[in-house]
This record gives sequence, structure tokens and C-alpha cells, in this order.
Amino acid sequence: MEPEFWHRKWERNEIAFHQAETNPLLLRHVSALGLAAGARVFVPLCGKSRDLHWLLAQGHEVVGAELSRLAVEQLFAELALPPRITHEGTLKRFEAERLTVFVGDIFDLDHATLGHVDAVYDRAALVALPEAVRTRYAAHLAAASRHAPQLLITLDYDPSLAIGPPFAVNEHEVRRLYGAAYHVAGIETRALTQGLKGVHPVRESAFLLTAR
Ligand SMILES: C[S@@+](CC[C@H](N)C(=O)[O-])C[C@H]1O[C@@H](n2cnc3c(N)ncnc32)[C@H](O)[C@@H]1O
Repeated sequence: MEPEFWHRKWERNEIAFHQAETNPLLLRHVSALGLAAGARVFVPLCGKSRDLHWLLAQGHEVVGAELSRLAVEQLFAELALPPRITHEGTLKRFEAERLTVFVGDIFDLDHATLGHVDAVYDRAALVALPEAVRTRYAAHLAAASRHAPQLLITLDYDPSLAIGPPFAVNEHEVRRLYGAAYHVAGIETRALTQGLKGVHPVRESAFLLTAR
């Protein structure tokens, strides 16, 4: 996807991926990450997800990466947190209290800029990227986070039924992308009653990735 694709989505408010509530798989399985109080959690391609609100409410420090400045402005406004904005190379850093979001291309965010993170939470990030980009993304995320444990939430459906994003990512692909560097454990798979794009059968899965 070109950056323009996502900028247009946010400008037109075509954000069906945005959930009104915290993701149930995050609620059910965050404990698998073994986070200590105040742990620093990285949320790639974070949008303005309610999951960020929830992680902050648990007392965690949250670091996001998001292409759309509009999304990030909305996120800070919805949290009633006026951000300090500074430059970090090609990225902008929005910061307030325990929330930091790097605005720009995640591939420009390296470990030195991101800093130490205790865990990664990926919901609708890997599946937002086309196949050719997913291999690069998985390697980049592993390097930037120094293989921090990851709670990964994917979607899987018959790819002949719809064109992504979101793209179908099955367990086989998760293992291909992450299996060399991480132990991959499937934790839960559930059918989403609302269906993909409101019609097609779709399953949502949670995986726990821990460094080998
Ligand atoms: C499907 S949305 C998911 C947002 C969020 N994770 C959620 O659950 O609501 C994917 C997000 O990734 C952002 N994005 C796409 N490509 C990106 C990139 N290369 N770097 C940073 N963010 C990107 C988009 O702007 C969009 O907000």
C-alpha cells in the first residue's frame, strides 16, 4: 500500500478497522506477555486504537508508530492529552505523559530511536501489509524491538473472497515470518460474527511470540 492509500483513508474517515472497544483477545491474553507494572509496550501501526487507551489505563508506558498524523492527533485529542511534538529524523515524536507515538513510516523507526521495549502488541498491523512487505516488516519489527515478546493478532479468510487490506495471514505464514527468531504459540482462534467487510467468514487468531 502506498502511504497515500492510508492518508486518504484517514482523511475520509474510512476506518472500519478501528474498533469501538478494546480487542477481546488483548484482554484475554495480555497476561501471556508477563508485563511488569509500568512495562513499555510497543504498538506498531497503532492508528488511534482503543487498545492504546486500555494499555495506558493498566499503568503501562505505550509507544506507537503510525503513518497518519491525523490519526495521531485524534488519538491524543480523544485521550485529552496535549502532545509535545519534536522531530526525530524523518519522523515526528508526539509525546504526553506515558504515551509516545512516532509519526511516519515504521521502516524509518530503528531501535536507537524506539528505545527499549518490554513487549510488542500487533493488532491489524501485520495484516494491513501486502505479502511482499510482510517479510520485511516482520524482520524490521524483530530488530527494532530486539525480539521483545509479542502478542500478535491476525485475521484469516479465504483470500479468493476479498482483496486486502486486511490481508489473510494464516498460522503457516506466521511461522514462516517469525518461526526462526521466535517460539510461536497459537493461543486462541475465534470466528468474528460480523464477518470480513460485513460479509465473508473470517477468523481472528492470537499468537504469543517469544525469542528463541
Ligand atoms: C488497519 S490499520 C490498524 C490500526 C490499529 N492497529 C487498530 O487496531 O486500529 C493500519 C494502520 O497502519 C498505518 N500504517 C500503514 N502503513 C504504515 C507504515 N509503513 N508505517 C506506519 N504506519 C503505517 C495506517 O495509517 C493505519 O492507521
